[in-house]
Amino acid sequence: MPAQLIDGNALARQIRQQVQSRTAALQARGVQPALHILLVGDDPASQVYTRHKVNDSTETGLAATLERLPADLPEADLLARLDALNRDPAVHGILVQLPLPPHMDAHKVIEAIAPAKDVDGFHVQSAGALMTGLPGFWPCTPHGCMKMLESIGCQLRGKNAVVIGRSNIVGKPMALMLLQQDATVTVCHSRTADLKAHTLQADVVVAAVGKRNVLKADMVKPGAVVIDVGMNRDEAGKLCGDVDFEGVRQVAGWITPVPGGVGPMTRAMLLVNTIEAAERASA
Ligand SMILES: Nc1nc(=O)c2c([nH]1)NC[C@@H]1CN(c3ccc(C(=O)N[C@@H](CCC(=O)O)C(=O)O)cc3)C=[N+]21
Repeated sequence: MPAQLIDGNALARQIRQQVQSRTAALQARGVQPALHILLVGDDPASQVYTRHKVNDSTETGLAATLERLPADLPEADLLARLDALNRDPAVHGILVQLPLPPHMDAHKVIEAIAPAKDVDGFHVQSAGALMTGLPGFWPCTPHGCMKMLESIGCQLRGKNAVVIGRSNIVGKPMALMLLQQDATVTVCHSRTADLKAHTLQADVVVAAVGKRNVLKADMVKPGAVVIDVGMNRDEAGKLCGDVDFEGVRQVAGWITPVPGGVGPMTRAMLLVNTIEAAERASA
């Protein structure tokens, strides 16, 4: 029996409805929740992604501003712009779309965002809050993956979870979130000696590498939950994940599709963080 699909579009729609009612409640108190997106340069994919984020926001009643800045903007000017947005009480969430042009230091730019407005959850203070269990913004992609696990009633306590990938924005925070739910977590990566030996033991696998076919059917324990964070293109130019979907779905118990899986959930969690930021600021 093939795996059941975890429908990211449907779950994201539910989450957007929840955000919409929280937005309405704030508006009734005279607060208009607002997200400010900075897009530096004209990377075509970034233009598409940021347009999606603005549309999602306005659909839920959040005010979203997309500010486009030239690719050759001096880094100091971007930092000054962030300083002004940090001080602006009408702005609750700030997102600097990545990647930034090569002359900018992304770390430095992210650290210039006020942690209270860091709706991406990329600031070192946000990362530290996640690690220690203090309140703070969680990165949208791994948070969306946790919501997907929750939606199927996946009990993580005592389960083996394998995260493939160790990036600061997905792999590492994902491992911490799974650990917080009492899973036994293994983080695998490009230098892992025997990936298959690990994934075959896993009740939950999260693939977040950015490379096709990292996880194949013979690497998956029957009935496992497989979350595919990958966002790649195949030779036909079609969007695909890190998981060999057709193969793995014959073995897994649950699987997320690409597109229509983690991607829409990432965007939904950005809205959740933004309404949360607005609620905290006006509490
Ligand atoms: N500061 C910052 N924050 C980000 O969160 C961020 C970023 N920079 N830079 C780029 C990546 C990429 N990312 C995606 C989110 C959703 C989809 C998504 O919704 N994908 C759809 C398909 C969209 C399509 O058709 O191209 C899906 O999977 O169904 C894709 C990519 C957020 N990122």
